Amino acid sequence: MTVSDPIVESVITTLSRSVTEIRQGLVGRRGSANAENPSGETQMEADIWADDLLADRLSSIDGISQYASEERDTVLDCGDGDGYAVAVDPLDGSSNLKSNNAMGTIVGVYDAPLPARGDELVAAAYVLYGPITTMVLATDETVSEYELTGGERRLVRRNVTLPEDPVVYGFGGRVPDWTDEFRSYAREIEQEYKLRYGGAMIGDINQVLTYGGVFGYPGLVSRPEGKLRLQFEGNPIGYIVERAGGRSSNGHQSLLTVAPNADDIHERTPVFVGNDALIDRLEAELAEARV
Ligand SMILES: O=P(O)(O)OC[C@H]1O[C@](O)(COP(=O)(O)O)[C@@H](O)[C@@H]1O
Ligand SMILES: [Mg+2]
Ligand SMILES: [Mg+2]
Repeated sequence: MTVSDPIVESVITTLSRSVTEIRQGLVGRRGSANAENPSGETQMEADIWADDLLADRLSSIDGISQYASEERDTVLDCGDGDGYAVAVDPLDGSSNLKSNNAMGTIVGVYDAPLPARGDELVAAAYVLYGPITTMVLATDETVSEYELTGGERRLVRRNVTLPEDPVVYGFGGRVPDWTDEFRSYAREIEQEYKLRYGGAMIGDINQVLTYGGVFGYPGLVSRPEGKLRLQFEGNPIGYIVERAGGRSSNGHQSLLTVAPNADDIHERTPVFVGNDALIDRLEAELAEARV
């Protein structure tokens, strides 16, 4: 099933055709690159390699004016005037390379220069390198799931929506570093749902999208802004989950309504996504704690 917007279709086709190579390219690139990304995190060889591959291919698509990724300090000007901008997390969960656990790739397509508000997204997709390589794609039309093999994508689910009844939860960060108000919410959720936390956001998000529930990487006592990045992780995943009938939040409002810091494309944000009732409840409890 192709996407009606030809530029988005080109991005998604290019991503689908690159995924087999990325997955195979992880072999032999599991070590540290002895370098840091702009967020100050150690880069794995595969982070840099996947970013170079995607930058090269996505930036050459007609209609793409900017390429940015969590691995690059600055935004790459791709020409094409005021075309779409792509924001990429080339390998999400790269700390799972060493332990050979699930990882992902995240792509957001914004109809605005970066950094942009999440509601400027026209499409967002994530690839999950699991037992099967799959892709979830959200546009303003629908959310679809594909299996990716041999460079092609095969539609396996259309009109993906979050199941009504939540089943799983996953919260990042260390418990002693959670704020009291978040810990109180987490303790309630732990009594009601099953823990599914794998250390790669995309693997955990796919659990929530498949079974229903909530994923969060909260603001921490030591780092109130949390760990995940608004442009490359929060916005695209928030867009996908909201298009699938759920909600996203930074603890106070939809991630897609957060005005980005124009001077910091790598700004971090607390990220919560999942069934709307669970996100509404979190926002209410955090608001009550502030009174
Ligand atoms: O190791 P922690 O603190 O649980 O953090 C895990 C989180 O960090 C991340 O790995 C950050 O993403 P990157 O690997 O792309 O930097 C998320 O995928 C995941 O949700
Ligand atoms: Mg990531
Ligand atoms: Mg990453």
